[in-house]
Order: sequence, then C-alpha cells, then structure tokens
Amino acid sequence: MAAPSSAGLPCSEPGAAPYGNFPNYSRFHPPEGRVSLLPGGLLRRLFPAAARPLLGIDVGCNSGELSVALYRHLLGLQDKSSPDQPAAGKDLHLLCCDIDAALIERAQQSSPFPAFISFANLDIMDSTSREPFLSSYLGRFGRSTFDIGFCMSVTMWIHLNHGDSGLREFLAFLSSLCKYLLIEPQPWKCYRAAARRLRKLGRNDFDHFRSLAINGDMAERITQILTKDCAMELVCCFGSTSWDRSLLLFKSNGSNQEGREPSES
Ligand SMILES: C[S@@+](CC[C@H](N)C(=O)[O-])C[C@H]1O[C@@H](n2cnc3c(N)ncnc32)[C@H](O)[C@@H]1O
Repeated sequence: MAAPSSAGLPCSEPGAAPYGNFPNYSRFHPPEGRVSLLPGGLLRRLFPAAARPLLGIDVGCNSGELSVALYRHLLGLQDKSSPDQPAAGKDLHLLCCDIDAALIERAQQSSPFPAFISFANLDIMDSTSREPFLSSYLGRFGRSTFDIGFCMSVTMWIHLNHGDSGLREFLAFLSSLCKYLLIEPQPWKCYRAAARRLRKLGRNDFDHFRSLAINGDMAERITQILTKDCAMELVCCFGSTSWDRSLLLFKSNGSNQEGREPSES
C-alpha cells in the first residue's frame, strides 16, 4: 500500500502536487461549500430503515477535513465545538483513503471520531493492494460492498495520471463497490489550469493530458460513463459549488451489489 508522498516534488506550489495532494486543500475549497448543498436527512432518505451500520468510503480524502464534515453533516452532528459522538441508531462507518501518506498521517492525528472514521494510505488505482485492503475492511462488517461512496474532486487527478482507460476503470470499480456514489467531477477548465501550473514549474505535461478523448463537459461525460457502462442511474444533482463543480448522486442497479437494502438484513 506504499504511496508516494508527492512524487518527490515539494508541495508548497500547487503545480507540484501531481495527484492533487495539496497540503491545504480545504482552505481553498472549504468543506462547507460542498456539504451545505446536501439536504439534511439524506442518509435516512436513502436508507429509510437501516438496521445495520452503514458503510461509506471516501476516495481521495486528502487530510480528512471534508470526510469529517460529511460525516457530521450526514449524521446531523452540526456543532463543531461539542465533543459529541454519533448517537445510537445512527451508525455510519467511513473508510477514507488517499494516495499521500503524509496527508493520511495528518488526518489520523486529528480525527475526532477514530472509532467511526478510519484513514488509510491507499492508491485506489493499485488493484493489488486495494482488493485485499478493502475486502478486509468490509469483511469486518460481514459485507462485500459499501452503502455509499464519496469521490470529491478526484476524477481529474485519476484522469490526468491514468488516461481515459484509467478513468473508465476507476468509475467501473467505484460503481461495483458502492450502492450509492456521490461524485464531484472537476470541469475541463480545471484540467487546463492544472497542466498550465505544471508547465509554469518547468515540468513535463501530465502523461495523458493531450491525448484525452474524454473531455469537454466532464459532469456530462462522467454521467454518460456511469449510466451507460457502469449500470448506475443518476438520482439527482445537488447543485453546483461556488467554484462551479456539480455534486451528482448515482445509484447502482448492478447485480454485483449485495442486492438488498440495509433494512432487509
Ligand atoms: C483535490 S484533492 C480533494 C480532496 C477532498 N476529496 C476534497 O474534495 O476536499 C484530491 C485528492 O485525491 C487524492 N488522490 C489522487 N489520486 C489518488 C489515488 N490514485 N488514490 C487515492 N487518492 C488519490 C490526492 O492525494 C488528493 O488528496
């Protein structure tokens, strides 16, 4: 599960974070800008009579600020100053992973709910380490899939570093792993800005940037892939953040899901 901290590049410059592993990302894109778009009681609506713990995965969690904000928001734990713990009957376990070991270490050190939110250093594109790791986590709960996955501002970095086929593989993997998927794709203009930043630093372009055939309206392109190739349906768009990123919720129709709502087990 070894992952580069930032591929040997200093991280003070945004362009030097080749995976989007910016050390202070939440200062530039505060979690509130995303979580405030999600309706209160969302989990209850998606899982009306959950009789078992809900399991979530946050892919590309950075140093965990958004993961914790999502957790609080979804469980209605609004008051940041109170040392509140999740109430009984609102059982959500969140596995948060990131390719950058240093960011994960920071997240672990500041996790307010270590019994419920786990942080792990994992390259989600590395199938040899992700499969045993995820199976082992899910196995602790007697499960083989997550109820909900979060993929916030990550798709561009997967796409730039792994190309069109990598993005397709990533989306197919997530759709097989999660019943619901909340995804915040970066628009195409962010790709151009990321490539520009890299050039300004005198680095080579991202390997795949110039050859990406999946381009343009990225929210639309990702929706097409998920709905046409990955057996997911678009449930709703929760709107756009002030920095122009849509928050899209998908639901799996796939037979590889555990095939029952949490209330049934
Ligand atoms: C722009 S940040 C988004 C952070 C957080 N999700 C948010 O929206 O506030 C993208 C994150 O994805 C992580 N990332 C990129 N490629 C990854 C991979 N292959 N596996 C796991 N994490 C990855 C980066 O290290 C970075 O922390």
